[in-house]
Amino acid sequence: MVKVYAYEDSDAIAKSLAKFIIQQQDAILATKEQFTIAISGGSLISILAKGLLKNKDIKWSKWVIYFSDERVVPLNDKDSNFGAFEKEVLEPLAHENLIGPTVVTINESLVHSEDHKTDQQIAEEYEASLPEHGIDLVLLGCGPDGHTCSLFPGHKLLSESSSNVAALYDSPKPPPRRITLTLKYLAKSGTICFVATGSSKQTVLKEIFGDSESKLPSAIVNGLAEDVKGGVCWFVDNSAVEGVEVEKLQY
Ligand SMILES: O=C(O)[C@H](O)[C@@H](O)[C@H](O)[C@H](O)COP(=O)(O)O
Repeated sequence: MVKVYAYEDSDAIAKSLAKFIIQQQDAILATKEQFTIAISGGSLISILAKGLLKNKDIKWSKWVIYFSDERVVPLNDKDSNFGAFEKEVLEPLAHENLIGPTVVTINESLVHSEDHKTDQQIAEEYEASLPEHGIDLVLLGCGPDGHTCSLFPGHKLLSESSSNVAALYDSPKPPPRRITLTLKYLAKSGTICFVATGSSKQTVLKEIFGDSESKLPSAIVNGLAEDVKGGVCWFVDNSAVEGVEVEKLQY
């Protein structure tokens, strides 16, 4: 079953999501040395910054951070997911005077080529750096069109069945060149957690939770709940789920 945790605003989500992440981290670190986590772009990053910075329970030095998707741009570009994460989380964290996480980025030396083969190489190299058996906790966003990672409605990458990471050159959300985890690899995740806020998500969430036949990428990921050991859950604000028929829980 896909669980939906609903809150008044982003501050409340940030606090509860941090509690959820710490619980996942502690459960994993009780069994192995490192906690692997994937982060998406968009609004998620500021919610993470709010909940994780200055939080004494985060064992940053044991974290290995990947990106659920990344835009093929230099790492300091305004469109880079790593760049946004660096600005909002890693730089402030550096002032906290502790050992930081390991962060796995795309190979920046390849982003200037316009050759599709090079993007393919970026995807292959990123795939080679991923844990073979899946990432412990994958944090996802959901676009108003139902996309997640850089998996867009109706896109051919939804049926990619051989790679764990794929390149695309035609993302409808700019910038067009991106790499993304595939559904095949997402299915190996320890736990998947979506974060979605704001009224622009209402319509799509109605379909995702109301239409069991939906082919939207986020709905397909909900359908992985059976494969994913720790399940799939959502952290949302009340305005994203207004009028959506779901049981609203609190974590
Ligand atoms: O890099 C990206 O574009 C993302 O990873 C993308 O999948 C994002 O998570 C959604 O578009 C939701 O973004 P918002 O939360 O900002 O709406």
